[in-house]
Amino acid sequence: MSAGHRLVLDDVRIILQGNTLLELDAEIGPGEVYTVMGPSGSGKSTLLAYLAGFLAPAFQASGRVLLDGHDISRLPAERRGIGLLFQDPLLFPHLSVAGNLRFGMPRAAADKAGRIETALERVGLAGFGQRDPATLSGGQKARVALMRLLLSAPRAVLLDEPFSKLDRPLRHDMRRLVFDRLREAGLPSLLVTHDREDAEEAGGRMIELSH
Ligand SMILES: Nc1ncnc2c1ncn2[C@@H]1O[C@H](COP(=O)(O)OP(=O)(O)OP(=O)(O)O)[C@@H](O)[C@H]1O
Repeated sequence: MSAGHRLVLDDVRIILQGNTLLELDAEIGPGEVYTVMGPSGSGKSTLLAYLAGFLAPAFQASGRVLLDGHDISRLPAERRGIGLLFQDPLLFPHLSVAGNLRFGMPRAAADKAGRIETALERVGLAGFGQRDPATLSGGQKARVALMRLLLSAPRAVLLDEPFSKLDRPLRHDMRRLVFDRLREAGLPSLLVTHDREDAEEAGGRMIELSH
């Protein structure tokens, strides 16, 4: 298990057409899930895009984003070490479940096949490696997406409404699974959601963006 990572948003400000859309200072410790709520248009998706390195050219940003003390705010997206989990699991349809999990694993990772099998066992999908993702239920796809994220060895995670497509009982189980795994991996995470129960279950700090 890793010792954990730390994500710091230091005086981050995002500007759209000369107006400040949002300002944020936050320090997210190892395993903490920090929740961002706020009305439609308040800038939640924009904040995630900024942190991931996909900010649209219409915006300007200032401030620093420190991951384990290094400013990543000017690095290209693929070098930031940030993993993403969306409401749609977005599994690659042309790859098996194992192929999806292998994708994005660090090239040098030892015993890929063994780690994939262990990952599947941990989410109750032992033996599912050769399955076509199209044959999985919504909850099974979500669990594969979670393990694909973790196997890619991120140092921080962004969650964009990750449970909103799941029905209620499944939503409850997935929340617990996701938050437990992120905590266990010592990953600082930023969760965008409209659901107060998500925020409560996340157990970390919460902020509300306003217009
Ligand atoms: N590519 C873009 N170019 C110009 N303006 C944009 C662009 N993307 C978003 N905006 C504007 O930036 C503001 C913030 O949008 P954003 O999508 O971040 O809000 P949000 O809080 O995620 O909303 P929702 O909850 O509806 O997803 C909105 O006023 C939106 O119209």
